[in-house]
Amino acid sequence: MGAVAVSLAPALRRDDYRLFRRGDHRAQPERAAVKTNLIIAIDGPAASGKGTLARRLADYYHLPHLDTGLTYRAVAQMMLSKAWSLDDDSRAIEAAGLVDLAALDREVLSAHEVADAASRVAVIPEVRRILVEKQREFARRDQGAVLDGRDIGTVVCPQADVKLYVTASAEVRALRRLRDIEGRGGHADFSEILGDIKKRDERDMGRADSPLKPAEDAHLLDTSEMSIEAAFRSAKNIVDDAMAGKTPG
Ligand SMILES: Nc1ncnc2c1ncn2[C@@H]1O[C@H](COP(=O)(O)OP(=O)(O)OP(=O)(O)O)[C@@H](O)[C@H]1O
Ligand SMILES: Nc1ccn([C@@H]2O[C@H](COP(=O)(O)O)[C@@H](O)[C@H]2O)c(=O)n1
Repeated sequence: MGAVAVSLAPALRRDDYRLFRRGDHRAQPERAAVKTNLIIAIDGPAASGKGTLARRLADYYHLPHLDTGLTYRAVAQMMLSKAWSLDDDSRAIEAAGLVDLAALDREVLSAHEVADAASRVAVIPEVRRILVEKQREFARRDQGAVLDGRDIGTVVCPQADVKLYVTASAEVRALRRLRDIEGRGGHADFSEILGDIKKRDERDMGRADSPLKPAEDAHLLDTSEMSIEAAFRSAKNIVDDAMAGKTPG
């Protein structure tokens, strides 16, 4: 399969996206069905590569992308910058109400302490309710969307066309994070990063409201031994197969 879809799809505008069928070697993709509201939900633990994959898929299918982790990070960052206690639920709820999806700054929000604080405010049900509503609004766009996070397939977009659960061993994720930091000229300790990743996994998987877990109909993608390119190819095949399954006739 693949050759036709791989070579033609990147040249298509999102609005022109047509479904491909396995083994279709004609020069043009099928025109039987047009999908204008494709929703791809990607979940997984910290540093599993879900954001990287989400951005690649969004680019490939010409879809807008939302990294929902940034919304929780924005709440945390606001709390930290105002020196509000992370245990103050009403302040966190106030901060959640102020989150503007159009103003999320990945650079500012990428700090390590923000990630940890984000996972703390993410346990507050009212914070989640407010942010989930904003995330759903993003997903309601006519052209569809790719969203990545922890509860996209289970809570935010249970109706998503394709759900991926991206994972990798904690050690591999810690190593990727370490390389990330070193690549930006920073220094970090592998065992500290590993400890932080495990702590965050525990908090995200163990919370009562919307814990991180694969949706029942999610496709599991363990990228521990996959390159970014291989992970993208696997994910793209899953999406194309899911789309082909929806082709009428
Ligand atoms: N399959 C892969 N092989 C090697 N490195 C990868 C792979 N996927 C992602 N990476 C790298 O791992 C790091 C973490 O990836 P990414 O930021 O996409 O993870 P994430 O799951 O979105 O993390 P977070 O939950 O913290 O936002 C990045 O440096 C990215 O380039
Ligand atoms: N849908 C989501 C997304 C994120 N969180 C929480 O935010 C933390 C930071 O997320 P990153 O993806 O940027 O690492 C994360 O550890 C979760 O606690 C969430 O609960 N739901």
